[in-house]
This record gives sequence, structure tokens and C-alpha cells, in this order.
Amino acid sequence: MRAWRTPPCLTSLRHSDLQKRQNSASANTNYFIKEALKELEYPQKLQRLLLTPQREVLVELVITKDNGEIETFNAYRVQHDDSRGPYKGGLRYHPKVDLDDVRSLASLMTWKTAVMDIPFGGAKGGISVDPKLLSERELEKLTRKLVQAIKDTIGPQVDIPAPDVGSNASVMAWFFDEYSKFSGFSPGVVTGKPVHLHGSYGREAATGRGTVFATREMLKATGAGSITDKKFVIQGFGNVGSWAAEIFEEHGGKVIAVSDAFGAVYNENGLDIKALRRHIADGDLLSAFSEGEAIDKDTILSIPCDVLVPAAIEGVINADTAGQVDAKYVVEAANGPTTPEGDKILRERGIVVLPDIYTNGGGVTVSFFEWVQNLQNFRWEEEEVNKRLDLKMTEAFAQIWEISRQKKLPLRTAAFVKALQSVTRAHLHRGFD
Ligand SMILES: NC(=O)C1=CN([C@@H]2O[C@H](COP(=O)(O)OP(=O)(O)OC[C@H]3O[C@@H](n4cnc5c(N)ncnc54)[C@H](OP(=O)(O)O)[C@@H]3O)[C@@H](O)[C@H]2O)C=CC1
Ligand SMILES: O=C(O)CCC(=O)C(=O)O
Repeated sequence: MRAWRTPPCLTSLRHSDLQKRQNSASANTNYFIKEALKELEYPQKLQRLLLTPQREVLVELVITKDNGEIETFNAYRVQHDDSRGPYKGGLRYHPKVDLDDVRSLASLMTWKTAVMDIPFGGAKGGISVDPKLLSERELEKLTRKLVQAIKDTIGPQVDIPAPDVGSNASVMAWFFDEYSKFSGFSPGVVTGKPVHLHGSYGREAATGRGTVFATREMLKATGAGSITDKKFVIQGFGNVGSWAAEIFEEHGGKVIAVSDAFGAVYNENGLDIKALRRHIADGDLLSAFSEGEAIDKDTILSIPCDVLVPAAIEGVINADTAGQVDAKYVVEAANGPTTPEGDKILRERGIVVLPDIYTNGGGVTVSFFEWVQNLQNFRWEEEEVNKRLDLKMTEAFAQIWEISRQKKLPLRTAAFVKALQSVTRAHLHRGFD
């Protein structure tokens, strides 16, 4: 096993020190990995290596708020596996972020980069904060404090953060700027930056666009035809959900309902997504969109449709809700939206699930393209980015589909089998001494 250096400024937690929770996010992720490990029959010690993170970092961040008071926040960075390349994964700013969530999300990144066949490992970070309660200045301070606290564990060849729930291109710009103060000009330390500040064309829309390419491939392979005239319901209308909605619409799909944390809106003939996005950009409530009917956001999963797209938070399709899903397909644009219990119910009901570690892999794929452009100090046109993304999504689907057919496995297990084989091969080639 390689030795991991932990800088003295950080509190490094060992797995044995950490509290274990039943039905936690990481237990759910490990359940799905173990399902695939049963197919592969790897030895126990190798399984442990694959299941547990390589390093977990917990830091305390203190800022002075605009009103002069000080406030303290917990922040995390979990580095799960770097056998295939530098650790890679987003930063989540959300009040419910805890170490277990981040551990689960970091593991998903390892399998996602392997499924997409891009030369990165897996990591994730987060701050327990509600960014909506901070001013922009406070958010900037908090981000800079995070960089100061973890700068020795990250870097363009070590660990490369990116946006996730609650963070965005501005946060990435502050991150890049702060890191560059310590290490010199380093645009490759973070991806998802603004396009005019070493970001890539196409990264902002990439996760949503990749979700649409993934759905297109799945519909084709299962004999359901094309996206045109299919009905879509999307939970979550942030970066991923809103871009997916717009691009489904561009492909002729009808997005009949979408929701956010506060409400939902429905139109059986299809919502005008560009108009809805303008409505929200003007600061209006999603549910107040006049070209749709406001509905209870908790009914979103049970609206009849062809494709249900969870694009918000974890664990929403579970033992209580999976029975109410009225879709032929569930396309997991969010990370971890389905619990093992929910997944079992969907399988029993014959609902096809396109798993997160493939479906939302478009984001990290274009992050890889951004990183490559940063290392080369060169910019690709948007058309080129989208074309390459399409190719990666199409190739990865073909491989998962083939494993699923050959081994008679659900698409989720097939995706994990592909990823586990790839990561294991890297570990064995690199060796452990
Ligand atoms: N951004 C990226 O590139 C990638 C993101 N993902 C995953 O996609 C998912 C969404 O991320 P992203 O779009 O970036 O995040 P955003 O913060 O941009 O958007 C999250 C959306 O989810 C909504 N939401 C939050 N809680 C609920 C709820 N209980 N019910 C319904 N909607 C809710 C939010 O509503 P409100 O605005 O009202 O708070 C918002 O519309 C996450 O699982 C993330 O990990 C995966 C790969 C890459
Ligand atoms: O773009 C990236 O590097 C990672 C995005 C992310 O956090 C994810 O795919 O869940």
C-alpha cells in the first residue's frame, strides 16, 4: 500500500476512528459496489482497498461575517482513490453535508471516472453551510479559507476540485485565485471556472448535456426510440436539472414537470424551458411560472412520464417512494438519488435505471477537457467539446450495455463491474510497495 502524507495543519481521520452509521449514504454506495464485487469474486483484502477511502480530511473554517460576528464551519475533503490519476471531484456547499456524505460522493467519483475512462481518481469535498444565508463576500471568504486549510493536499497533479450542489463558477474562480497565491499561476487546480478565466466552453452545461446523450443511448438500446415526444419529469432545477431540461427540449422531448427545493410546476403539453429559465433568472419563484400549474413538490416522483430524472439530492427514491414512481425509466442525473431498497423495488417493477456513475459523468468528462486545455494553455471551441463529450458518453454506454447483456446484470451493477475492473487493474499494475 502506498503511504499517504497528511500535512500537519490538517486533522486526518482514520477509518477506525470514524463513526459508522446504518443506512448512511456511504453504506448505500458500498451496498451497490458489493453487488458488483459478488460478480467479480475479488479477495477480501482487495475488496477492502476498493471500498475504503485513502484519506479523509476535516478542517474547521472561521470567518468574520459582514456584521462583525465570527462564524465557524466544518469542511471536508475525502480522497477515495488515485490509482488511475489525480483525485477529482466537486465541492458541495450545503447545510446537510457531513463526512459520511462526502465519503460516499468521493467513492462514486472513483467509479465515475473509471466508467467514463478519463485519467482521474475520485474525491469529493464539502462545507456544512447554507450558501443562501451568506453574502457573496462571506462566501468568497469561506472559499478562500477552505483553500488555505487544504492547499497542501490538493494541486493540478494531485487533487482537482470542481462545482457541485451550492457551488459554481464564481466559487471556482476564488478557489483558483487563492491557490495561485501560494503555488503560482495554477488554473489546472480546479475545473468549472468561468469561461473568461480559464474555464472550458461547455462545462456549465456538460452534466445536463451528458445526461441527455446518456438517455438517448439508453432509449435506442432498449428499443424505445428517440427522445422526440417522450415525456420527462425532472426533480431539481439547478445547474444539472435546468440544462438537462433545456437540452431534452432541444431534442424534441416534452419536459412536463420540474421542481426545486420550494415548489414544482406542471404542464401536460410540455413547459417552455427557456422561458422558465428566464423567469427564474429574474428572481421569480419556479412555482409562480404562469405557463404551468403549481403543484406540490412532493408529488414530482409520481407524475406519469416516460423518463423520470432525479437531479437534486440523495436518497429520494427509497422504500417509501419507489412504489409511486410512474415512469418507464429513471435516469440518475443526481448522485445517489436511489437507495438500495428503492432500487430493489424499481427492479421488481421492471423500471430501467440508468445509474449515476454513468449518467452524470458528462460533468467530470468536460472537467477533464478543461484541465487538458489548462495544461496546454489552449482553448477548444464549444462544438469540439460537445462532440468529444458525445463520443465519451456513447462509448461508455456501449461498454456498460455489453456487460449488462453478457452477464445479465442491471445497468448499475454492469457499470460498477466495468469501473471495478478498471481501478483494480490500475492498482495491480502500480503495485503496493
Ligand atoms: N454540477 C455538476 O456538474 C454535477 C452535479 N452532479 C449532481 O447533480 C445533482 C444536482 O447538482 P447541481 O445541479 O450542480 O446543484 P445545484 O445546487 O445547481 O441545484 C440543485 C437543485 O436541486 C434542488 N433541490 C434541493 N433540494 C431539493 C428537494 N428536496 N427537492 C427538489 N429539489 C431540490 C435545488 O433547489 P433550490 O434551488 O430551490 O435550492 C436546485 O434546483 C447533485 O446530486 C450533484 O451531486 C453530478 C455531476 C456533476
Ligand atoms: O467536474 C468534476 O470534476 C466533478 C463533478 C462532480 O462532483 C460529480 O461528477 O459528482
